[in-house]
Parts: sequence; C-alpha cells; structure tokens
Amino acid sequence: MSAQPEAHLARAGNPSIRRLSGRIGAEICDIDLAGPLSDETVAAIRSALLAYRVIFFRGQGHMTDGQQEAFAGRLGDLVPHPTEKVKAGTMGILELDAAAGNGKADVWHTDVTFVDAYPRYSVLRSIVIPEYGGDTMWASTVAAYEDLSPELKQLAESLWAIHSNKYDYASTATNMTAAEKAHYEKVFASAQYEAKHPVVRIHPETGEKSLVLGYFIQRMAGHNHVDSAHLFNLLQSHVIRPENTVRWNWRVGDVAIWDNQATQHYALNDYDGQRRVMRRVTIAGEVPVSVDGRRSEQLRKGA
Ligand SMILES: O=C(O)CCC(=O)C(=O)O
Ligand SMILES: [Fe+2]
Repeated sequence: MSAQPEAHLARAGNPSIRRLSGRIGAEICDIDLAGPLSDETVAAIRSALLAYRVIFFRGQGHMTDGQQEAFAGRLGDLVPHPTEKVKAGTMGILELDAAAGNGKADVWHTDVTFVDAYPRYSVLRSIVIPEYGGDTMWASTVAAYEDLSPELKQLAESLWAIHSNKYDYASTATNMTAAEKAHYEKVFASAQYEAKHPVVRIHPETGEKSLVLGYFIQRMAGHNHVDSAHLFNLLQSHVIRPENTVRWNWRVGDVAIWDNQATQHYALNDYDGQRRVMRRVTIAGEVPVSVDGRRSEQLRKGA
C-alpha cells in the first residue's frame, strides 16, 4: 500500500488514521464530515479510500440527510438506485430498514452490479442500531484476485458473468420474510436489469485487477448453471477468505465509505428482528473494462 494517504492527511491538518486489518479497512478520526471540508481533506479521504478500500468515521450523528448528500457529492455525482424509491425530501438517499423489508443485505455482494456502470463509491450512515448484532463485513476483491494462482488468474480473466437484480432468492442462503419477499418482487425487482461484466476488471483509478462477483451473478456467460455455480464458488471463496475481510461493529452516527469497484460487503442478519436503519447514497461509476480492453454491456434495462 502506498504512503500517500498519510501524506494527504498530514496536509489536511492531521486527522489520524487507524488501520483495522492487513488487507482492508481503516478508521479516520478527527474529521467532521458535516462541516466544510477543504479540498485537501477530500483528497485525503479519496486516497485513503483507494488504499484501504473501506473507511470508517465515528461520531457523525449530527449529520443530516442533506449533509450526507453534500459530502458524498464531493466524491462524485450522486446516482439514485435504479428501482428503489429515494427517501422523501432527498435527492438520492436510499433508506435501508429491516422492518420495511428492504434492509437485509445478508449475502455477499457489490452494490448494483446489474447495471453496466455500477457505483464507484457507497456512503452509508447508521441511524438506528440494534443492541447486539448487525455488524457489516467488507472483503477486498483486489486481494482476492492477487491470492489466485497464475492458472486461476488466467481462468478468471477469461470469464464473463451475467448479473441480474432478478436473482433466484430461493437458492440463496438467506431466509426472506413475507414482507421482504413482497418488497423484493414489487420494488427491488419490479423492472429487470441485466449486465454482463468481465470477472476481472481493471480499476479505473489504480489500475489494479479485481474480481467482479457477488450474489447478483446469475451465470457465467457461455456456461450452464452447474458449471457456472462451480466457477462462481471457486472464485468467490477467495473473496470471502477471512484474511481479505474487515468487520465493523456499528454505533449510531457512524459513516462507512467503500470503493464499490474493489470490494464486496455483507450485512450480518443476527439481530433477532431488532430495529436497524441505515441511509445510503451511491456515487456514479464507470463501465468496467476487462484485461483485454473490452467493456461491460447492459443487456436489459428496466423492461
Ligand atoms: O446494512 C448494511 O450494513 C449494508 C447494507 C448494504 O448492503 C448497502 O448499504 O449497500
Ligand atoms: Fe450493499
């Protein structure tokens, strides 16, 4: 990892940075994300994001929806979710509320990979946190690629996958309640999106290679469902190796920002139906490019 984030942070008036694990994750202290932020501070946040892939800020409980959007807007253009409703009175906040049936994300995924230019960053703020449980985990898909043997790297680089919001929830590990199924069918998958991505993409900012997998994948292009599942599990198992992950225990008012081009995440559903509410904004991304320069394609868009 480069020494750049520390240099940037020093120029930004020395907010401190605390790494959380060897391959992913850092906490940045002493920044008020709701306040006016200098260009140096924003540059420091960006370089920490590229170096550590997910960064955390405690103590931002005073932040309003508008301030969350204004802060996220410093990182790029906000992009609303293609099917979920924007929270009333906001430009692009998605409220994730387990009780409303849309808060569960207990599968490993990268956000919105069923569109070609899926988001570059996500900014997530905790509003209500259960007394216990409800942590979130992130995994580095760059470290996962780097873990592969030369033969598996070559295999991964040759594969493309079809991602869809109409995933087969009956076959995933998650158990949906009736409310969650209703929300899933009426809202989340109300219009079908399908995108074809290379399994290995080149990171547009760092040039690193990363695996593009996660639970929106329906199948590997050109392979039947059985082979697709084997290929998916083989590569996905490298993403979620414990060494490639970091786990965050939320307090109210925390903010997490992740590089959605280099990570997957998983919200643990172990809080026994207690209330848990989060608010997320996403920032527009670029169409992925494969190792041989081909771009992802949108196969289906909302019909
Ligand atoms: O609720 C969480 O911790 C994460 C939910 C999620 O997948 C997201 O915000 O993209
Ligand atoms: Fe997510």
